[in-house]
Amino acid sequence: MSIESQPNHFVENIDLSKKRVKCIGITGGIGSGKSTICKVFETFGIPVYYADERAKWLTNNDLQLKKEIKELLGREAYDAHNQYNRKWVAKLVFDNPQLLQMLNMLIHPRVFEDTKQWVKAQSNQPYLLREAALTKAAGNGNDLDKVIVVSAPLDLRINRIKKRDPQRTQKEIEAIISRQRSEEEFQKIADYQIINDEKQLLMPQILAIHQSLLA
Ligand SMILES: CC(C)(COP(=O)(O)OP(=O)(O)OC[C@H]1O[C@@H](n2cnc3c(N)ncnc32)[C@H](O)[C@@H]1O)[C@@H](O)C(=O)NCCC(=O)NCCS
Ligand SMILES: Nc1ncnc2c1ncn2[C@@H]1O[C@H](COP(=O)(O)OP(=O)(O)OP(=O)(O)O)[C@@H](O)[C@H]1O
Repeated sequence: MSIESQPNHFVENIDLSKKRVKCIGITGGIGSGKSTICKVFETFGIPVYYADERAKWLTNNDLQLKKEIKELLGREAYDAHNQYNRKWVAKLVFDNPQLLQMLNMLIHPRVFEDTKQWVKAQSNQPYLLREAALTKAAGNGNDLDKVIVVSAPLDLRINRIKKRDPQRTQKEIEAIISRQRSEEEFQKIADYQIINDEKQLLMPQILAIHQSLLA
C-alpha cells in the first residue's frame, strides 16, 4: 500500500487546534507559603487548582470515597452530620505513616481525576497552576510540565502555622512536617524555586517565573 492510500490516523485523531495547556505544579512544606504565592499568580489571571482544598471537598461530596474512607478508618472518620472529621482523622493518620499512605491511595486518584476535569474546562490560558503539598517531579507519572518549589526556614514555617492554625500543637505540626518531603527532596524536584523567608523580596521572584512561563 502506498503511503498516500493509508488511512491517516494521526490527522483523524488529533485536533491540532486544541494544544494541551501547560500545567505547572507548585509545592512546598506546610507553612512555606504556597497558597499565599498562588494568590499573587491569581492576580495575574492564572487559574489555580488547590489540591488540598479539592481533596477536602471530595471527602465530603464523593459518596464512593466517603464509603471507602469509613471502611479504612472507621465510622468516626465522619461526624454526626456525615461530614469529614478532619481533626480526628489528622490525629490518627499524621502519626501513622502506613495509614496515611492508605488514605492517600483512596483520595489521590480521585483528586487526579478531578484535576483532569478542571484542566479540560480551562481554555485560552498561558498556563495553569496546581498547588499541592504532595507532588512528584514534572512528568514523573503526572501531567505537570514544571514544578515550582516554595521554601522557607523551618522555624519560620512552624511559627506561621502556630499563628494560622492555633488549634495545632507544636508536636502535631512537627508530625506533619516529618510526613512530608524534606527540604533536600523538594529541591530535587524543583524546576523553579521561590524563597519565602520574609527577607528576600517575593514579587521579583514570582514575576521572573511568570515571565519565563509566558515566554
Ligand atoms: C489528614 C487530613 C484529614 C488533615 O486535615 P487538616 O484539616 O488537619 O489539615 P490540612 O488538610 O489543612 O493539611 C495540613 C497540612 O498537612 C498537609 N497534608 C495534607 N495531607 C497530607 C498528606 N497526605 N501527606 C502529607 N502532608 C499532607 C497539607 O498540605 C498541609 O500542609 C487531611 O489533610 C486529609 O484528608 N489528607 C489526605 C488528602 C491529601 O492527601 N491531601 C493532600 C493533597 S491531594
Ligand atoms: N511572606 C510572608 N510574609 C508574612 N506571612 C506569610 C508570608 N508567607 C506566608 N505567610 C503566612 O504564613 C501562613 C502560611 O502560609 P500559606 O497558608 O500560604 O502556606 P502553605 O504552604 O499554603 O501551607 P499549607 O501547606 O498548610 O497549605 C499564612 O498565614 C500566611 O499568611
